[in-house]
Formats: sequence, C-alpha cells, structure tokens
Amino acid sequence: MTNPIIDLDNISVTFKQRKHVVHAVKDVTLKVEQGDIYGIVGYSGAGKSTLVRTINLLQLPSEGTVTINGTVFFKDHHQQISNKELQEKRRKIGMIFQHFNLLNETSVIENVLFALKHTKLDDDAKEKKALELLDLVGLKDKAEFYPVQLSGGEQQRVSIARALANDPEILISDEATSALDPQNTNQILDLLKRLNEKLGLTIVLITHEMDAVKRVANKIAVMEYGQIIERGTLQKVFLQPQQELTRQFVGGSLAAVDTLKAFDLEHLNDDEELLQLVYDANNVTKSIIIELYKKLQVEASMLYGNIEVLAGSPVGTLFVVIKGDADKRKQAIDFLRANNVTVTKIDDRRIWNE
Ligand SMILES: Nc1ncnc2c1ncn2[C@@H]1O[C@H](COP(=O)(O)OP(=O)(O)OP(=O)(O)O)[C@@H](O)[C@H]1O
Repeated sequence: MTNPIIDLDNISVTFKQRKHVVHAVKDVTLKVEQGDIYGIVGYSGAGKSTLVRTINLLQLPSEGTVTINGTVFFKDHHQQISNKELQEKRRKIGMIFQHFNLLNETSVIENVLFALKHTKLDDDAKEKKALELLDLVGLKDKAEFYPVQLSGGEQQRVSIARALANDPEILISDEATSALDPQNTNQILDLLKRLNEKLGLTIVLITHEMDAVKRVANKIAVMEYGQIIERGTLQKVFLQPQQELTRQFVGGSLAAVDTLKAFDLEHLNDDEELLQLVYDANNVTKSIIIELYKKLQVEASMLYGNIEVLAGSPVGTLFVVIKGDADKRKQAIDFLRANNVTVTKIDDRRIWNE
C-alpha cells in the first residue's frame, strides 16, 4: 500500500475554557490515500471541522502526529516545520467553505488573482491562469462580474477556482454545499468529482448530508462525540452499516427495516431464513431470485427491494426469505455468493420480535 497523502495519527484536540474542558477530537486516526474523495459525516458538534483543520495546522492538535504527503507537520506536541515552510505547504491544501468567503468588492477574476498574488508569475501569466481556472469551473464568461451578481452555486465555483490557484494536491470542503439548493449542490459535487478525476485531486468532504457523500465519495468516516465510530469504503459503510448513528445517516437501510417491520411476520418457520442480498446491479442483471429457483428450486419471497446509485454505480439491495431444508438453504447461499451477491443472514427476531 502506498503512503497515505493525509496521515492523522492518534489526534486529540482539547479546548480548555475557564470553567470546562471540551474534548472536540478524541484519539482519531485517519489515513486518506492520494485520489480519495473521503467523506466525513456527523451531526453538528461531532468534531469534523476541528479534526480536518488539523490537516493544515489551522488547528494544532493537543496530541498526535500530522503527516501530509510525507512531511511531518506536527509531532510530540510541536510543529515540526518552520512557519515559512508551513505557509508554503498550506498553499498545496485548498479549502472551500459553506459561505464561500469571497471578496465582495472585487470582481470574480480579481478574487482568483488574489490567491496568485504571492507567485512569481508576471501579470499576464497570472491573468491567463485565473481565466483557465474560471474556465475549469465553467465561469470564464463571468470573470468581470461581482460575487453579488452570481448565484450561490456560481459563487462556490469561484471559491473552488480560487482554492485551485496554487495547484493544490488536497482540497478540503467544509460543508461547501450546505447553503445551496439541491440542483446547485449536485452541480458542485459533480464538479468536485471531475476535478478529482482530471487533476488527481484528493478531496476531504465534510458534510452532514449523506446524499453528498453517496454521490461522490469513495470512502467515508462517521464521527460522533469527537471519535470516528465507523469507516470504510462507501459501499461497505452504506450497505452494511454497523452503528445506529450510521444507520440513521443511511436512510435507505432505515427504509428497509421500516418496510420489513410492516410485514405481519411474528417469526419465521424453522425452514425459513431472512437474508439481505447486496449486489452490483451493473453485473448482476438477471433476476437472481428467478435464477435461484431455476437452478435449485429454492423459493425466495421478496420483502424489500431497492436500487441505489453509489458513486455513480447502481447497487441493488434485496431482503428475501428463502425456504427449504438446511442443506438447500446452504446451497442457495453458496450459489448467490458465487454470483457476486453479498449475503448477510439477518436475525429475524431483531426485526419482528423486539
Ligand atoms: N475554538 C474552540 N473553542 C472551544 N470549543 C470549540 C472550539 N472549536 C470547536 N469547539 C467545540 O468542539 C466541538 C466540535 O466542534 P466542530 O466544529 O469540530 O464540530 P463539527 O462536527 O464540525 O460541527 P459543525 O458542523 O457544527 O461545525 C464542539 O463542541 C465545539 O463547540
């Protein structure tokens, strides 16, 4: 495995106030690989912003080690690089925020030029670069507009162009779509995905909206009370959430459980078993339930079915009850697994007999 581009090791952040102490982040380890879009979700106050601000030392940790792209920024309670070096390294970490933070008295292009101020480029080269960046975010024709003349989505595009001015390797998005309507939200998320693919940009996406993560992230961490309580690939966390909070974020699974509860099934018979089937709907195109019956004559009654689009790929989830003797049921599960279906046996008492 390659070294992670962002390596946060045993990070804690404690705020000491006059009367009490706030443990905003508690012993969190997070490794982000180059090219990841890593979603960090959690409710307000979970510690997401504080954790992510330690990446560029906008927030100094109380404990832990911060290593970015091989350079140790922070270790043994101390910053490990000079302030000048930190300033340079920070330029390789772009940030975008919920409220855009644009300079409202200057034009769109001047907002981008501002981020190029310190560079050695001459004025023509700066202008050329600013226009290229605006082109990249689809706003070249509005270079002379002022921020107030733009929609929220367009303003966020300007802030993205500005964040990219110094060719960052990492982009941190802190609730960047939270103030936008659903259409603009999706456009910004799709833009981030395009930048990730085109520029190889690693993105850390802080959000309380699961839909945003579902649309673009490949990995996800769920935070609660300063800790990461669940993490993994999008598919794993989304389709097999382990923690109650994760289940709350993953609305789809809640819908499944609600649907299952609505069935008037006190308990299953001894020859019945409740299964959750999850499959890549691009590859499993035939009805697996029909196949199951044709191959093994095992009946499967469907209680819930859904197809979700995760990071652009359709993923199917079914809850079925299969019926047959123990040997037949085992054969059925083996058959499904051999066809790339993830099979999880569900304890039916947890649904109908709680
Ligand atoms: N500078 C600070 N001084 C004292 N407490 C702080 C400070 N910054 C954050 N906190 C506290 O740390 C906890 C985590 O805050 P943080 O902003 O990281 O959460 P969050 O998950 O990003 O939530 P939100 O989305 O609302 O910002 C909160 O209880 C917050 O009040």
